Amino acid sequence: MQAKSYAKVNVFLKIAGKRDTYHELVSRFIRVHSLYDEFSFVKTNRKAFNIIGDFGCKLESNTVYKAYNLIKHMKNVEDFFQEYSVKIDKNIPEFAGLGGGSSNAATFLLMANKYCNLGLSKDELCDIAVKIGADVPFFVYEYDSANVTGIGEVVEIFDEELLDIKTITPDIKCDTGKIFTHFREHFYKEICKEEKEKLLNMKSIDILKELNISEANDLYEPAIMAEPLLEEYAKSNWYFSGSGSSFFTINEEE
Ligand SMILES: C[C@@](CO)(OP(=O)(O)O)[C@H](O)COP(=O)(O)OP(=O)(O)OC[C@H]1O[C@@H](n2ccc(N)nc2=O)[C@H](O)[C@@H]1O
Ligand SMILES: Nc1ncnc2c1ncn2[C@@H]1O[C@H](COP(=O)(O)OP(=O)(O)O)[C@@H](O)[C@H]1O
Repeated sequence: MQAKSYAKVNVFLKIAGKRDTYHELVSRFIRVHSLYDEFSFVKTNRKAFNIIGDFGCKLESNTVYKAYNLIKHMKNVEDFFQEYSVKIDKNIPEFAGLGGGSSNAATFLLMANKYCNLGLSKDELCDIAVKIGADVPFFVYEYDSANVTGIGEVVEIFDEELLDIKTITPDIKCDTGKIFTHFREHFYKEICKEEKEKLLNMKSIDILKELNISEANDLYEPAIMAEPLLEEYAKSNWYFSGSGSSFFTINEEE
């Protein structure tokens, strides 16, 4: 009972409008095949739900615990997790814009669905996923590349070749809420319909050839305002993922 829980990067991330205290996104998410947490269910008979691993948060805040609470009333889930613990060997840095916590929640839902025979469809899992976090639905669908809109709940597969992504994560923690506040107060703009249609239909590789780091991600400049030291990492042909702090580039074959 093992699985890989992959990281993601946002090839582009544009804001389309406001929804209550949140912002609607238009984004291309791609999975990073070279960066993943190793996930397994291991027999421990702890008699209580338990996660083994190193996290920067308490059990109650763990996305996997939140996912468990949403499904524990189903079938044999509670009994199963008295017998088995969730073990996560973390490789994806936290607070990094790589979606590690979201990916873990999705992997947990997918594995629980399989090993507890819950019989939930992807759409049913997605209904649970949105309650945990904005990026969880993307990981539930297990697409290598997808257009993601709304707050993150609309996920449409994008058919393209897999890119070889390299990431670096400065030792700077980016607070997503603070970065959105800077965006709203100092940089607010909305993507126009034509630009949205154009980006959603372009291959990731072409988007990255056409746009620079600021053009590709509306949260980059607000992130620099919040964490000025980030700018030292902004090299040519490197891009910014989510609300940071990770940068990424593509290893292109010659
Ligand atoms: C913007 C993305 C793109 O991938 O950034 P990363 O987390 O990957 O860096 C995500 O959708 C982030 O989603 P997530 O990380 O779940 O955000 P949350 O913790 O729910 O949000 C923290 C705070 O950021 C603001 N927020 C978040 C998402 C959003 N679409 N609009 C917002 O305005 C809200 O003020 C919210 O209270
Ligand atoms: N299973 C988990 N793995 C990593 N971070 C988690 C997890 N559960 C909760 N978190 C918390 O989620 C926040 C960061 O989320 P994460 O998805 O790792 O990064 P980001 O949102 O920057 O992409 C941190 O507050 C972290 O402590």
